[in-house]
Amino acid sequence: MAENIRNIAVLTSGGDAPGMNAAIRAVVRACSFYKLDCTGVYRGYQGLIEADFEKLDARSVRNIINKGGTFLKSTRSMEFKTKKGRKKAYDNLVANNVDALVVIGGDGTFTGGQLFSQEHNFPIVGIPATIDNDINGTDFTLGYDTALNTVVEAIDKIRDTASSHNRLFLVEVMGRDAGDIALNSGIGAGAEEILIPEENLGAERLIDSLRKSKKSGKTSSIIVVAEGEKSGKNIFELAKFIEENLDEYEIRVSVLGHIQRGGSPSCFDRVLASKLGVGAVEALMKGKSEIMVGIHHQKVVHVDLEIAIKDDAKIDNELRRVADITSV
Ligand SMILES: Nc1ncnc2c1ncn2[C@@H]1O[C@H](COP(=O)(O)OP(=O)(O)OP(=O)(O)O)[C@@H](O)[C@H]1O
Ligand SMILES: O=P(O)(O)OC[C@H]1O[C@](O)(CO)[C@@H](O)[C@@H]1O
Ligand SMILES: [Mg+2]
Repeated sequence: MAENIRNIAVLTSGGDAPGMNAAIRAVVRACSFYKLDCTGVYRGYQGLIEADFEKLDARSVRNIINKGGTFLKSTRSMEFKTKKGRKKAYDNLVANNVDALVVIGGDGTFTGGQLFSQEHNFPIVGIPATIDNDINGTDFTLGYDTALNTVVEAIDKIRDTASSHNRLFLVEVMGRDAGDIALNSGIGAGAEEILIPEENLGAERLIDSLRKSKKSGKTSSIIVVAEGEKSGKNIFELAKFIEENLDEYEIRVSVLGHIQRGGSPSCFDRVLASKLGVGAVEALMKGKSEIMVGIHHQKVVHVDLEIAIKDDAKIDNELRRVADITSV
């Protein structure tokens, strides 16, 4: 047991994700269970720089397990990207007798956390939370399951109107660099085509494929497009391109946007958040640092932050195969 860890701070950073509140709750309750102090940091790394702190106890986190967003708020802090900003953050933590930090966020949050830990020899553990699911070494990130369900529910509704009017719908989902939401929601909602950032199959191929589907008897179609898709056209340009090259369909575009980041977390995300929150506190108590607590085969695992943030996004070929077979 690391005797020097008596006060753990917790913050949320980067894009918010459903399940962040449940993770904060688990961190606070684990601190309380192990008789440690817990300090909440508002507004992510910016709050660390501005000492926007509040002591949290088990009762401070009541009635939040079911709430979307993050009650600690989140920011994308430019100042934390500077050495000076990180030094201010360190000074504030020391002045408030904080011994370790749990950061809940995505790859950027982990990159900043690792840098901070190395510069100031300060214990840090990360909890992966982003709807993008783009973190290495964990089967799932917090918020991803909820976001997927939100997207599938939305596309189901779009399908009703698409099929009533025999229309082709292009539906944009989030994922600047990662196609996990697009690929999985596309399969789950029965999309005809799924365009993701990890591969560029070309707009011409899309026209061919849509023509074939029309010939095979399809009267309406849904194409799921990840926002970071690589055809070089935005979704409206893509719609125009299809319109110019294919007369068979009337086309509409629907951009789902930030509804994907909100809403009450699914049970899966609440349980995951609870496991990872407890796991993060226990890891710090064991003297761990510069690691992420992730989930693999339902067990909490420790992954070096260095590995967690490695950008080697690959598509799941099996999912792509299933998508192609089930959309014939
Ligand atoms: N290279 C870096 N050095 C220092 N801090 C960084 C660095 N990259 C990111 N950060 C800090 O982490 C914050 C969150 O990063 P980012 O905005 O990339 O979101 P994220 O954690 O990747 O989440 P998501 O991609 O899901 O929105 C940044 O605003 C910044 O304060
Ligand atoms: O908060 P912002 O700047 O709108 O970020 C949008 C981005 O954040 C994410 O939702 C991840 O949190 C990406 O999928 C999306 O590209
Ligand atoms: Mg990110």
